[in-house]
Amino acid sequence: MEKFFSVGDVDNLSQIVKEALSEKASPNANEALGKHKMMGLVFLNPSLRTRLSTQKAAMNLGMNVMVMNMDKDGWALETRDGVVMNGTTVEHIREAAAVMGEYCDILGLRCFPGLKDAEEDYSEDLFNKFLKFCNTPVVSLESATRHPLQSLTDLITVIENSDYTFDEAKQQYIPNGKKPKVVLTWAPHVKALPQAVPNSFSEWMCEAQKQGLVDFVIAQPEGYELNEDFTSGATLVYNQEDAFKDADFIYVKNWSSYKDYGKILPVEGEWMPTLESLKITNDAKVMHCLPVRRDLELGSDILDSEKSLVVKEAGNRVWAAQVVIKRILENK
Ligand SMILES: NCCC[C@H](NC(=O)CCC(=O)O)C(=O)O
Ligand SMILES: NC(=O)OP(=O)(O)O
Repeated sequence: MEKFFSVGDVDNLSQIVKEALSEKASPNANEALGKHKMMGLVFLNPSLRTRLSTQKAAMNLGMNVMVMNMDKDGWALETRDGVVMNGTTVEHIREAAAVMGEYCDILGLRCFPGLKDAEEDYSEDLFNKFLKFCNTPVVSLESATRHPLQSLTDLITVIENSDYTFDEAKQQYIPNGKKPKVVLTWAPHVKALPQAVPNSFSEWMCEAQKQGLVDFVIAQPEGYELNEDFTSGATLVYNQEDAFKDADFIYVKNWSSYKDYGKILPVEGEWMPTLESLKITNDAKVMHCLPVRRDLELGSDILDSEKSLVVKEAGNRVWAAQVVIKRILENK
């Protein structure tokens, strides 16, 4: 593995989940792998979970870690080519990425979208330039359109909290009984948020569905349909109640409109899940990537109940990061 950017960087989802759960069972088993190696974590936006879990994962593998908050502590970065830098930007990504690559064996990068121009955000220009110029493997810590460490975590969490047997001959998890029904639902928010988390969750769950692991449904209000490149094979519905029937996992997330790019659209009806709205599910567990706005996006009655998996899910971020870093180290 030379980069970790999307579900396309993993072939067998069952295998990577099994490997992650084996890291979870023995966190320090591979601590010799990263000895004298340096992980650099570069943030252009805030983070709690990604910063701490990736740092912990790298340290479990014996690596040293440096964190750079480019948004606060770095020189203002220029990403465009062919401009005379006589304005506010101080350093070009060509030099900045290359220099960080000199210091680090693996780099992680967090770069959110601007949410102004769909074409620009969906080109993943910043992530791609960083990857090109740093000359070392790069792990996405959430980019403009995807959050793969979160989505791998979410798949680990679904499998860990369901009933599967791992078939050694097929190298596949096989559901014991009915496949879990996983529902991604849009929820309200006061700010325009990126589509990265739902896009990514959707592309991982569509692939998991193809590999026979889950049934996948997305519920969203009119106008909030995600880019179709991420939702191929998913069942799309516009009524949350229909989606929740017999669901085993409810994944709650707000996102801004893709069609009316970056906008918050008027929405009819109640979209914030509560314990009452879960009654028609199959005793569903509730997930969210966090941070979550209580009683705006998700009812605190759910968050404070045993139905919520959000803290366990955040705990699993370590094992997703650890299996990805391990695979990159093994490749080097
Ligand atoms: N890394 C996890 C999610 C990050 C981001 N959430 C946020 O920006 C929340 C901000 C707020 O609630 O004000 C998102 O939705 O993509
Ligand atoms: N879920 C997640 O990525 O959290 P942070 O933004 O705090 O890293």
